[in-house]
Amino acid sequence: MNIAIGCDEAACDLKRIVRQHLLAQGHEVIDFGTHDNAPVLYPDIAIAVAQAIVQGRHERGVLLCGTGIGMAISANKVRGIRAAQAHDTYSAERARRSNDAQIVTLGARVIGAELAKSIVDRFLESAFDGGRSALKVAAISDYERAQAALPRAPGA
Ligand SMILES: O=C(CO)[C@H](O)[C@H](O)COP(=O)(O)O
Repeated sequence: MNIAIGCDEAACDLKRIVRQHLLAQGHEVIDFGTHDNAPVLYPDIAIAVAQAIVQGRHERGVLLCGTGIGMAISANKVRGIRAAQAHDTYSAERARRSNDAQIVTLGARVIGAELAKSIVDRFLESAFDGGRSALKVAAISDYERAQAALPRAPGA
């Protein structure tokens, strides 16, 4: 699979471990940074990865920050992206099967490396169920399309 990965400075070490894990499995991994402890704005990384995915350049994304929350919030601002923070394997699986999420986000200050690897594995090996879930995911897309057609709200 072709996977985009990105992190902020809080999660560089965990990103390196997850990236190596994915490469060892034969995945193609494109690294959007950051690469060291110098502070960055996590939305810059999240949005770059999310845009690359909606443009069809990568099949899945893995985003890491301190909690996984900022990365999820930011990535979900990109129209068409469903990013899910998951800190357990069941949620990672449901993020794919129920929500058709393209991106999983992880918190390097919340979970350890072994759990992170298991979460990413489960996310990547799970497929969208469609069926009853498709209607719900379509409702999210419908809302996004309707919002895009509206004039921008003051201050937004
Ligand atoms: O976890 C994060 C965002 O969700 C980031 O890693 C970040 O370090 C949080 O930093 P701050 O508290 O300074 O906004």
